[in-house]
Amino acid sequence: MITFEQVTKRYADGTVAVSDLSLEAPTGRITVFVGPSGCGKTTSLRMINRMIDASSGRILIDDRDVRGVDPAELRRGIGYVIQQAGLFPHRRVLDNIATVPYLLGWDKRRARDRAAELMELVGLDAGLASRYPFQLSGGQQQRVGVARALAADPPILLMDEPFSAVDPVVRASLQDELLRLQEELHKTIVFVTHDIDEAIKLGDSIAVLRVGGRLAQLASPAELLARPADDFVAGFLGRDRGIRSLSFVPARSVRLRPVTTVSLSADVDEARRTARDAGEDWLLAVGDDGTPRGWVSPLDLPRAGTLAETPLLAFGSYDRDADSLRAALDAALLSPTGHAVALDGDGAIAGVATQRALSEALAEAAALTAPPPRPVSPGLRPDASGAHRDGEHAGGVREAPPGSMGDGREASRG
Ligand SMILES: Nc1ncnc2c1ncn2[C@@H]1O[C@H](COP(=O)(O)OP(=O)(O)OP(=O)(O)O)[C@@H](O)[C@H]1O
Repeated sequence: MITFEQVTKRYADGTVAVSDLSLEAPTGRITVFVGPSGCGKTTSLRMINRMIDASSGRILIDDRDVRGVDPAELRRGIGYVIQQAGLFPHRRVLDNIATVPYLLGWDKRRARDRAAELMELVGLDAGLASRYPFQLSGGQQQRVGVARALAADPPILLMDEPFSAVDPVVRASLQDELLRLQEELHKTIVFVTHDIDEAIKLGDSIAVLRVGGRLAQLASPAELLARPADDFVAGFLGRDRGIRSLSFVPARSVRLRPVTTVSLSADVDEARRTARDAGEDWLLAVGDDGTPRGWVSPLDLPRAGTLAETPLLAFGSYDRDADSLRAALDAALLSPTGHAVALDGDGAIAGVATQRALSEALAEAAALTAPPPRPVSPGLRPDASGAHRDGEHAGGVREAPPGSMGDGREASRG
């Protein structure tokens, strides 16, 4: 575990970059430092590996004060990834990745074998090994940066805005890769970003800092969205907090009902009969493998032909075990029936979530996350004009009782 104990950093010109910061970054977890520009994120990160020394307070790694450790030795156990990867331009990819093993005195063969293994781990094609960094895309360079940081298998990884310089699509895939890697490697990661969505996606816990390096809140993503400590945190989290919170509510809570299916190879008369016998307004057309292909309204079917020849209506589906309530809601919105098709882990149809079942699940989720009602004196009773419109975080949120919407981890990070 990495522990900050009342850490302050005052630069030579008097700038207080970090002020009395106390927090813990647990072992094997991703802790994200997030906050506006200049709030001291990078300074805080670099004090862990002693690129910057604290002016006062202590930083401990597993109870060992970093100031008592030789910086070179300290950094051997700490991988470091920065924006735009910071690769050595004159070294080929494989040698960039093998940098630390070379420094540790590994023989060339072993270091290169390790580098090749890491290229595979971070999803880099082996054919890129002999290229120079300028011959790679931004996303590939970042992967090399991550591989290089992992080369000596350090227990700690410090990542400073590592994915900021790439486009949103590449960025999302790098984030997914990091989460996949972390499931395998269980590193203690401290990750700096100014992007709250990235923090929510990646963090097991999130430290929101305000300018001056003061801790505004340390919480799990779900807790942060549900109960921001104050107006600064709420403002930093931005809009749609309620909807975003649903990413942390497992879709398992949604009641399912069976759905009447019809094969794509059925003809339209059979489909009409099936709907009539089942008393259904909608049928779900399925392929030979039983997977959903689209909704069918018996009233809109042509006179003749099979369903395979008939245009089907769009459907939305979600994984009932792995996805969140947000994903289930999204699936319902994508379908003209308003029903979300629930699939099990093998892609087989488990049932459908109707709008009613979804609204029941939403009500349950809201009961877990909503602040308690404030007693309102008769003279202050809010009127119908919306006196409480801005009451979203006017006192109530701060006073909310502890509670949990789930396990604090997004049900599905896809
Ligand atoms: N060497 C330095 N000397 C004086 N002030 C510094 C120095 N390095 C950083 N600062 C100041 O310390 C404060 C915190 O800087 P830091 O880089 O830690 O912030 P940050 O949150 O990482 O910012 P950004 O998101 O913009 O990268 C800023 O006001 C910055 O100007």
